Amino acid sequence: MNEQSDLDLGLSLPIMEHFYTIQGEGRHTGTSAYFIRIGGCDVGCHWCDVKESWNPDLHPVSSAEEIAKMAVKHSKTIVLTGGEPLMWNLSPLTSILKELGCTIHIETSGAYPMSGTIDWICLSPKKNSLPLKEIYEKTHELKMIIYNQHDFIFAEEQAEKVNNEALLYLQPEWSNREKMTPKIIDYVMKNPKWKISLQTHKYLNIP
Ligand SMILES: C[S@@+](CC[C@H](N)C(=O)[O-])C[C@H]1O[C@@H](n2cnc3c(N)ncnc32)[C@H](O)[C@@H]1O
Ligand SMILES: Nc1nc2[nH]cc(C(=O)O)c2c(=O)[nH]1
Ligand code: SF4
Ligand SMILES: [Mg+2]
Repeated sequence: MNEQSDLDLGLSLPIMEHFYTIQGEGRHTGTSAYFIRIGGCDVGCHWCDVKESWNPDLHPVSSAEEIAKMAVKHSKTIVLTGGEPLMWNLSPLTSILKELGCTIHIETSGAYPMSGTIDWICLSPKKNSLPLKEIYEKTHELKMIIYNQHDFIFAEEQAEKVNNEALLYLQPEWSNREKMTPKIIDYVMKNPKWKISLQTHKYLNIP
């Protein structure tokens, strides 16, 4: 089979980078995990901290089996991120990872259909390209990025859509953190259903 059909089937994926680190954000902050960053995203957040991931053609293609075998050498907790990982069919990769005994987390905007077997869904909705309806029911944590004042309104709108069990996080957009972090602290104290999430890996200078 050719490379394009393997990509279409999710038998291979464009991998921007993969690394063993500590989850820096959200509910699993502080937990060691192997990150697989899949290239390709067309959501276009102006403050995205991995714009290099956007063009999938710039990233080498690896087979799902190769990626999975390499990842489990380091950790049984895997974080799939990107780019937008749901642009790809994640069934082959996640089924191999599950056979190898892994717990699989995903970081997603929810703008593309769910695929694969995922144990923990971190949904981070974007105004440019709203999540598809199906993901709100399945979300474990909602992580809203706060860049400006209007983002608090958007966060509340998205919180209305997720299931009642979902944990709710507000995370300062990194370049505007000095301005927005105090506002988030104030907001969380007034609205205790929310928690603050910081990009702790950036403070720790780790990947
Ligand atoms: C780079 S994205 C990749 C996964 C997916 N495309 C998404 O946006 O959820 C990983 C996480 O980083 C967040 N993020 C991206 N740029 C950020 C920034 N400048 N400041 C804070 N969080 C950011 C995203 O909202 C998402 O929760
Ligand atoms: N340490 C660490 N934690 C993270 N949590 C989400 C990340 C991501 O870019 O998806 C990320 C990341 O890039 N590094
Ligand atoms: S959806 Fe995620 S990867 Fe895509 S531009 Fe936005 S933050 Fe970056
Ligand atoms: Mg990141």
